[in-house]
Amino acid sequence: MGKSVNPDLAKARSQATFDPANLTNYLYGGPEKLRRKRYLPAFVFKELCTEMSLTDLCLIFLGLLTHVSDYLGLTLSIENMAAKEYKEEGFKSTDDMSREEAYEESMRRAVYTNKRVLQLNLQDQEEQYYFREIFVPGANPFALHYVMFKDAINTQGTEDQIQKWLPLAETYAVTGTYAQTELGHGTFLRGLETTAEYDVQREEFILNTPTITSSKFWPGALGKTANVAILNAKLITKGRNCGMQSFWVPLRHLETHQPLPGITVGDIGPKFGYHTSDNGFLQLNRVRIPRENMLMRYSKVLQDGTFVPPENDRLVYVPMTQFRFVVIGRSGWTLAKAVTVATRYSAVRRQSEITPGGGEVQILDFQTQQHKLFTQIASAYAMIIAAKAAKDLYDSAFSKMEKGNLEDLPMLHALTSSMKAFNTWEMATGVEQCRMACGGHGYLLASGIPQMYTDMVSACTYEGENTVMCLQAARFLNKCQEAANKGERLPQLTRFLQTSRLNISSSLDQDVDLNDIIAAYEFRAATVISEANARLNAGLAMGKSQSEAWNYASQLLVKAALAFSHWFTVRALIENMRGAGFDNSTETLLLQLAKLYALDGMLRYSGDFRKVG
Ligand SMILES: CCCCC/C=C/C(=O)SCCNC(=O)CCNC(=O)[C@H](O)C(C)(C)COP(=O)(O)OP(=O)(O)OC[C@H]1O[C@@H](n2cnc3c(N)ncnc32)[C@H](O)[C@@H]1OP(=O)(O)O
Ligand SMILES: Cc1cc2nc3c(=O)[nH]c(=O)nc-3n(C[C@H](O)[C@H](O)[C@H](O)COP(=O)(O)OP(=O)(O)OC[C@H]3O[C@@H](n4cnc5c(N)ncnc54)[C@H](O)[C@@H]3O)c2cc1C
Repeated sequence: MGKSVNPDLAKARSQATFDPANLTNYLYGGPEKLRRKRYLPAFVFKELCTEMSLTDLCLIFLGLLTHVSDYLGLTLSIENMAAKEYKEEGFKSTDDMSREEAYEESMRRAVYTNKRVLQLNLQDQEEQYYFREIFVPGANPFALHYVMFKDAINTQGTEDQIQKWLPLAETYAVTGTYAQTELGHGTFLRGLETTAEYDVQREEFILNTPTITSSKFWPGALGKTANVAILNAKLITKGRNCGMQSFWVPLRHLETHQPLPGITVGDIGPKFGYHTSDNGFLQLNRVRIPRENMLMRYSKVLQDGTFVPPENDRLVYVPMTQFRFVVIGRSGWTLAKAVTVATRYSAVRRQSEITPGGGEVQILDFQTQQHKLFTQIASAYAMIIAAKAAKDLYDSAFSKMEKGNLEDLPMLHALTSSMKAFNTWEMATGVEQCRMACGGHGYLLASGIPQMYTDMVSACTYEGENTVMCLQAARFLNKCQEAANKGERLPQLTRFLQTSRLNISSSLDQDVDLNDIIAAYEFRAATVISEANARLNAGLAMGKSQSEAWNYASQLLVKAALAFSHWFTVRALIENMRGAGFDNSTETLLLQLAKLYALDGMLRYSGDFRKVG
């Protein structure tokens, strides 16, 4: 029996001038991917919430037969076991729970989904994410295990180490975290104090957190869940500091889950959000690990303690760069969820009159409400599509890096840093706007929006604090500007610094031309980057040192990175909307949405755009 849909919502949907299925397929990467995305949770919900009748099972298996290779391993006894396991307990909201209870409930669900992912043999990372997100909607205690822990093994480990450790992670024989941040340092990695001193006699590293500020602090899953860490520490061998390296460090006994000798570990306490993630602290008191536990894909320590440096000492940062891409995409999807809730609510909420005596209207009829929501719908599309465009660039650069060609690493670092800052800040503002658009009911946890905000807003901090990430991107942009000033050849992504001109053909009384919009954002970015460079050089001309001049220009440098990201996003949105092969009505609508996004951006940053004419 289908659920009855609110008549106002049904009416609003019936007025669509396009087929939503076209858009949904596009956003999820095609009908097949969408089908699987919808199938997996439905499949498991079926086993959770209803008696598995034979007919049901046949239908499910008939449906699944199209993926027979994926599911044949499934056996009925597993279904019954899983259904039994959940039927009694079912799903409980964590909103009314204590932190301990909420963590336990999330852990219960996460362990369940981990088992099911293995039983269903779900290999695709995206499908795994969809599947888990349904069952563990908040912060998943295994989040670090799924992404950064496994990514660090894959990108920093040798082939032998990957062969040895990855199967342990894939089968949950170990549960991992990525422990880098310390109480005293999160941003400034060269300031990390944890040491890994090589003992050549015993061919071991001695790990130590010598001061209270060197305690590892913040890593997810460190508080309770993880029994192994990929831990970043300052390598000292033959009396020399060889910089930050990564190590496989057992933390807790695999059977008893008790901390191992020399390990003091625990939870850092309540947070603004992420209540079901056990972020923790770790102190190491001269803990010994074998030499083989250093991840040696790029840098090595030989038996005699000789340090073999990496070809590029930034390669140890690759796990962060990789996860920044994940954050860029998730920001768009988080805003998409929030604006979906707010838009549906605005279709069913009737409040106040437009025409006196005309009766209360759907709040979606107020232009102010439309502005609040439509700009966020446009922003969600822009962020999701820009994230896809950035990922395409990443994939092509990463495949070159895997063959040893590191030329794109600086561009990749700049793109991930600036887009991670831009998307998370835009998402934070947008989700909060959606919450407020729902009035008091948006302030209820039951609306779902507050948790989206309190969980995801931390992405403005983790994986590189946003301001710092903008300054990192500005290093690259400023270098490109200097090269442009000398007429040198630039990387493809920043060639606009040399070519951008303001020859806008649109006039204010015409419908604006999309190419003019891209040109305007390109020219604005080029102008802001050039201004930041000029401010830096003015600082130098005043006799400031390079670092003092950098600090003197830093506000403009941050702006330059954000203007660059804004241009990248607008260009990706328009070019992808034009090239996606939609039917006319859908394409017309999407290009309208792209214009709304771009023109709203010009209004919000009208100072920049007025200044560049
Ligand atoms: C489900 C979600 C759970 C949440 C999970 C969260 C996990 C975490 O938060 S993990 C911890 C994340 N921490 C960070 O991101 C730390 C941020 N800080 C840094 O990355 C670095 O300290 C720095 C980049 C801000 C500064 O590093 P530093 O060594 O001081 O480098 P310089 O600024 O002097 O630049 C040197 C040179 O290296 C280039 N570079 C820096 N980082 C990278 C990188 N990741 N990839 C490639 N290249 C990098 C930088 O561009 C400079 O190059 P040049 O300009 O050519 O000199
Ligand atoms: C929910 C959450 C989960 C996390 N999970 C993990 C994890 O799993 N593993 C892990 O290792 N870490 C984790 N972290 C830690 C996170 O990576 C750090 O908090 C982050 O890198 C910022 O560092 P910090 O906290 O030291 O802030 P700081 O760098 O001290 O920032 C404080 C202020 O100083 C400013 N600032 C700092 N440096 C500069 C500069 N050079 N120029 C201008 N301004 C500057 C910043 O802009 C900011 O305004 C997590 C954090 C959170 C909130």
